[in-house]
Amino acid sequence: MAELQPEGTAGDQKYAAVVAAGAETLVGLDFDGTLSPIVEDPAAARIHEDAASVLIALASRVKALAIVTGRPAGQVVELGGLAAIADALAEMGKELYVFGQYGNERWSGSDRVVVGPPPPEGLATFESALPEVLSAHGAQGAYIEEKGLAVGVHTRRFPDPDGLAERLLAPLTSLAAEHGLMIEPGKQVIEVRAPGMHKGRAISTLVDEVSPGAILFGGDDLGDIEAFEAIKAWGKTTGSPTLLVYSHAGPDRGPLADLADVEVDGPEGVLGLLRELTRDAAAV
Ligand SMILES: O=P(O)(O)OC[C@H]1O[C@H](O[C@H]2O[C@H](CO)[C@@H](O)[C@H](O)[C@H]2O)[C@H](O)[C@@H](O)[C@@H]1O
Repeated sequence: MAELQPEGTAGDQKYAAVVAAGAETLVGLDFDGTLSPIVEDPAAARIHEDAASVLIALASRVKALAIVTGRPAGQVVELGGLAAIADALAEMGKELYVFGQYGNERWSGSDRVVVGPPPPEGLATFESALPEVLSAHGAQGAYIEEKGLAVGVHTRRFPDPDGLAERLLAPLTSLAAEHGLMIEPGKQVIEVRAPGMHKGRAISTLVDEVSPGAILFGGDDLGDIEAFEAIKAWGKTTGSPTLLVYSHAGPDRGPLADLADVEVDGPEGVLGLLRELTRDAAAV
């Protein structure tokens, strides 16, 4: 645990309890910033080159793996090479779950089809009105990520991406509300999507289906807060071990850090922790 916190901290104790739960543990992971290093072009993001081998080895020691992401489920299966990982897990009788678009879409190693709702009413009219609002706030030409059920307005390519994202928050919140939608702020992106779903609900669904004895979840951004909160609440209610891992990349520590039990250095750190868990669980 050298990368984490000094020996004997609450984080170490929580890690040890998850190790002891071993084969009953559900491991949930976010994609961007947690398994995939942050890059300027969202379409250029790829899962870390060591992720497949680490996840496959880990699967032999835990109950199930899940990727819970804001990305469309089909896209993350592609960018993550998740079908091949699911194949390897199936050979050991383990399931890979994918929850995309903050829980609105599902895919699994068993089903291999993306199941999700149609685009929300209001998304098309929101998009028609969007360019005028962007121009009015100096964000004309912002990269718009079309996600099917949502759109992402990315500010990473502007000179002051964080400042611009902050200035766009209020006008995009208002415009989204006018069209029955909500915003989901992230790292130099403001996503606009339907209300009613978040990663915490996806976790509750997973818990109902998997009945884990422990949960480890790793995330890096604001969209992971509800997952962290749902897992904390589940741990408190059931008395089961939980470990919340903050994948820290970039100069700032976001609010997720305050909810986390341990903090690691981006996808490299996440994979390092999962390697340790695999090794330590084997010794139990
Ligand atoms: O829930 P996640 O798996 O973390 O996905 C959240 C959003 O991540 C993506 O955007 C972020 O990563 C991009 C690639 O590294 C980066 O360019 C961008 O600035 C980040 O905000 C993705 O584009 C979104 O669709 C996801 O919802």
